[in-house]
Amino acid sequence: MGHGPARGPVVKVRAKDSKTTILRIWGYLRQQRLGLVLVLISTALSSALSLYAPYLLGRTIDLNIVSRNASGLWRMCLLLLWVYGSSVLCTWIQQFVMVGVSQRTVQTMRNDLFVKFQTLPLRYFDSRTHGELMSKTTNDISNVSNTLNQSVIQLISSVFMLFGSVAMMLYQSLWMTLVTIITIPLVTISTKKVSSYTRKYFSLQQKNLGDVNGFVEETITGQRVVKAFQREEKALQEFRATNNHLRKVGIKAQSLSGSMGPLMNAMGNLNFAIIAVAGGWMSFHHIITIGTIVSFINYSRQFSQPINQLANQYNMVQSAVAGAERVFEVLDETSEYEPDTSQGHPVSHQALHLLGDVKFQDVSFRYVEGVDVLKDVSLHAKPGETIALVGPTGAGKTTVVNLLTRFYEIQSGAISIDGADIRTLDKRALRSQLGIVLQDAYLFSGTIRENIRFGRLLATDDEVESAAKLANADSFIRKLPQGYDTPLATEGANLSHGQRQLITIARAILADPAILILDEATSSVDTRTELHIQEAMHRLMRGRTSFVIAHRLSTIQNADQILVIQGGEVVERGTHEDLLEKRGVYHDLFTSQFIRLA
Ligand SMILES: Nc1ncnc2c1ncn2[C@@H]1O[C@H](COP(=O)(O)OP(=O)(O)OP(=O)(O)O)[C@@H](O)[C@H]1O
Repeated sequence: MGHGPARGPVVKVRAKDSKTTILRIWGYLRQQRLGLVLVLISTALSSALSLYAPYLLGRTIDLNIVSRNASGLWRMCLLLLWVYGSSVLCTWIQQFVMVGVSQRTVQTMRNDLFVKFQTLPLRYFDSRTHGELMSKTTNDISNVSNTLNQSVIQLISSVFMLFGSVAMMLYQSLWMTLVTIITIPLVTISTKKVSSYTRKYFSLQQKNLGDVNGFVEETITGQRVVKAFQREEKALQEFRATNNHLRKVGIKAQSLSGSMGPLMNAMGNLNFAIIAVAGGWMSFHHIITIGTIVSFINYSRQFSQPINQLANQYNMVQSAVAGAERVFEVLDETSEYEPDTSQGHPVSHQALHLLGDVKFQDVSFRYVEGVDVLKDVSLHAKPGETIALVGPTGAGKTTVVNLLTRFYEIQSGAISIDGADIRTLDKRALRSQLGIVLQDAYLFSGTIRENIRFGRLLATDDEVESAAKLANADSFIRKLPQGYDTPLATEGANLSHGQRQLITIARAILADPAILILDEATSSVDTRTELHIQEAMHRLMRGRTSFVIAHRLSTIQNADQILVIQGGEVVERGTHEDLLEKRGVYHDLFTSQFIRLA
């Protein structure tokens, strides 16, 4: 097995349309105006206090230390303590409020995204990997949340600090201001150089991390296959190589970004030295005081920090905007129906009570342009009839039922139920009348009771249990240590294949649909379970129009009509006896394949 496409947090650093995306993020943020105003006020206050402190320090040195005024010194020290203390408090408030703002914002985004996923047509999921969609709900959204948490405050405070420190420096000395900012171009150029390299390696690191994640996900999901084919060693080798790549790139990225700190320190010290020498000279010539030198040393730090931060934050914001853009792309997809915003309460749709008279008239369909999957398929199922669909693999049997459920829309012809074109029916109302039991019985994590109740959410415990009885599932469920409240592992892995089938049958019985779609399991179960399943299926089918993708002889023999599908066309139709007599495709299929099931 190869390790398919990277499924991890592959960061596309640039957004396509940053402006629109930022405006949309703003749309979410705006819902929390009060929090944002609080953040703005506390950031402004903490910046103002931080800007005032160095000035106060300079004044303390000049008025109290140089002039040896001890009593004034104490007062100034207390004032300084108050200024620093209040600035810390404001910073804490701004962080605290912003965490709430950003978490609420991404909660709403995550919610919108999940609601959207529920309303997107199946076609959307066909062309995307699970990893890609997962990455949107996890990586992309956490990227937005981190950026909102850190960058928004830092951006605001950097702007305040930058302009504030220049103003405070100019207020004290024009010449010293010029001396302080003289090293800035040097700092900016070197940071830019280093960070352009760092970004490249960080991007590579993200991509490699995606490879590692994708590989691990695939190997864990495919554990059975890996073990069955004894590919553990091969998987390990591939993993080692991918992991190795990640280490190499990781070391480069981390050590480059690690060198940024010392470099900045060196620049800062150079700046201090220049200020000290130039300040000392000016103080010697009585142009400025010693206190001013001290306050400039502080301002130089407050001034250069925001410049570096602005550059860093810009990159972070860029990658978050790109993440948000990917989320918005999903939100802009066309839904099958309007999202259910009722927050978990069942929504009433136009009620539909069908008899189950189903007609296909010259239905043609293709999943992708140019490849016809169904060609002019016509059929008529009267209420209560069983239609068996048989044919070789890939013939189009599943596609017939995919169209009836409107998982996909037909391109030509018409499908009607009780005389009404299904395109005119509300999709959810239509699906509420269709019961589906699929071959790969899908169970959710949760208890057995919850899984059966999935068929009708408002069913009582008694109704759930009588559905299970009809489905022949009750006796095995009761033998489990926790009975109906037994929790199921992922996809019901702690049940046998046959047991999973019985639970999905119970689910369909509870839903009580007018029309049934059954995809019979091909995998063999023991004879007793087989009999149980057959009996349950027959009870389920009684009185309902049933479409069965048939693999079992019993279903086929009892079916009112058998449709033999080959290459997307109905090549033969009739009852079992009719078709055997005909000695055509069905006869061949039956004698070669199905006879073994008898
Ligand atoms: N989502 C899809 N996108 C593109 N092509 C698809 C899709 N689903 C099915 N197909 C193609 O349509 C054709 C019919 O598939 P379908 O699943 O209806 O066959 P089937 O008769 O049910 O086969 P099987 O018995 O193996 O389940 C196949 O060639 C398949 O490759």
